[in-house]
Amino acid sequence: MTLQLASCTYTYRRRRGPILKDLTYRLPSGLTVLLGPNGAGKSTLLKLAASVIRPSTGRVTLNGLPAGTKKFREAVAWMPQDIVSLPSMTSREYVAYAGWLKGMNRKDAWRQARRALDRVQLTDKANVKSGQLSGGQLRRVGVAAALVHDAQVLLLDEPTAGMDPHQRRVFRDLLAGLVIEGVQILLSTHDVADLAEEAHHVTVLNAGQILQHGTTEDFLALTPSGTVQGRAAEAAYTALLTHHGGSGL
Ligand SMILES: Nc1ncnc2c1ncn2[C@@H]1O[C@H](COP(=O)(O)OP(=O)(O)OP(=O)(O)O)[C@@H](O)[C@H]1O
Repeated sequence: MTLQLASCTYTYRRRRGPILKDLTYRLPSGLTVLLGPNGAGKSTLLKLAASVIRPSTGRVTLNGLPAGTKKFREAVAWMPQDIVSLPSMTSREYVAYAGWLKGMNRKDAWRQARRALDRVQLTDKANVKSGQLSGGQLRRVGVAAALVHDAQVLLLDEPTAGMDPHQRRVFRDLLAGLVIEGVQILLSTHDVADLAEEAHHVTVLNAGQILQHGTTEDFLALTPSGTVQGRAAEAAYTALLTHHGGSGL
């Protein structure tokens, strides 16, 4: 799958300047981590890639198909930063509802919801009301909702925010399993140390422009010499932003 943004500019209404400026980006295979300071435009990039918003100028395509088409929407799933909580729905109802919103019929949505919950290892929570889940479990339900229609590209906006270390581990294993199944993932995070080292690619956005995009090895090569072991990703990120006048961590 080739998800591509070509020369995309995006300006929010009632804002003077564009948030993303003439941005060209092609999502690599595997897991890509999207880093950048607050307000860099990460969520905006993910929303554009998900076809939730349209670029002011430029094009978003998947294998050459324009964003917004049925095929595009079936193949690409987006999980927003703030998952809508529907507390009175069970996890399975929640996921099935997401499938139905994506155009599946009720029967398929209901059947696929169980499969999606299996994939995120929440089978035992299928009949639990989503309002009774922990934040981390709710995010996994969010991923199941994104997977219910067998999306091949997953766009996750800060999915690990607020997770405890164990939930993070479970979540990382989940993502690794999806990558093995061939799902392409773009994930924004502020947890540089937590994820950058197991991603295949790292993209760093600053002030609406791509500062760095390449393999994780390319990214870690930016680590200043003398960095304490285990702090390489954080140090590389800080060095990159400091060099470009960004606001850092
Ligand atoms: N609906 C909106 N209307 C106007 N401005 C917006 C809107 N949404 C976001 N912005 C602005 O666009 C800029 C980029 O926001 P965005 O959410 O894409 O950044 P981000 O990198 O995801 O930030 P964070 O790490 O804080 O989540 C910010 O300055 C933000 O205030």
